[in-house]
Amino acid sequence: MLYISDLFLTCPLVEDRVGKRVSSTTGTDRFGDACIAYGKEAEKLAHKILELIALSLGLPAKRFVPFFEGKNMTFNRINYYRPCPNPELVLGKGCHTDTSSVTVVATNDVSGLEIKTREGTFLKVNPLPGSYIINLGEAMNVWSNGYYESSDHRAVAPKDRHRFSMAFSLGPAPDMMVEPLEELINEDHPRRFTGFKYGKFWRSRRHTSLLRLKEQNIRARHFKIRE
Ligand SMILES: O=C(O)CCC(=O)C(=O)O
Ligand SMILES: [Fe+2]
Repeated sequence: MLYISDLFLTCPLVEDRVGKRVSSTTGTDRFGDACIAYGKEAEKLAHKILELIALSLGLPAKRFVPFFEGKNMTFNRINYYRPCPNPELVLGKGCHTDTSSVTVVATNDVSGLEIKTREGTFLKVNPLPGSYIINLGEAMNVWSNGYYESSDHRAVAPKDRHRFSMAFSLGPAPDMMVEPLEELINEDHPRRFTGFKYGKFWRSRRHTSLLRLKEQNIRARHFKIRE
């Protein structure tokens, strides 16, 4: 299978988040500034979603906030998929899960994102004007002690139009241990995962993405405690 997502750009976000500003990959300063401005707003939305998730789990709304204070691995990625006359022969982006807590995805009006169901089929996610698509990542799978799952998804190639997407991924600090929250562990719902260091997990995953392996080398489920 050939993969054709071409432009894979990590945009500057909030300065000095991971110790540097990655403006060298982004061309003009105006573009960089727009990315930073967008990132700040997307970050607010991501935190709002984390609040709703916390409340849905019976936790205080701000329960996830401390995980993102100071240095963290939040970034914004722009994907570009060029039109392809035979989209069925190629894939834009292979099936994967995000490592993040939540990812806020914005796209132009061309569809392409597909979510994998439990049965293994793919459902098309049609872009709605003025809306965002939210993907849950592996960190949320573990923090929620399995109450929330991370979604497997892929992007298929467009046939006759250009497609852009922007994935804002909210991740904790690299040296943070991601483990199930104590409040979500009890006799009826025992601890489901051991845990992992977020930075190490992210780096291992990055190698897979680059090699475009069929099966991701590292997943939260590899840290599952056998029942
Ligand atoms: O292009 C899309 O809609 C999805 C991109 C994506 O899944 C990602 O960048 O992690
Ligand atoms: Fe993704």
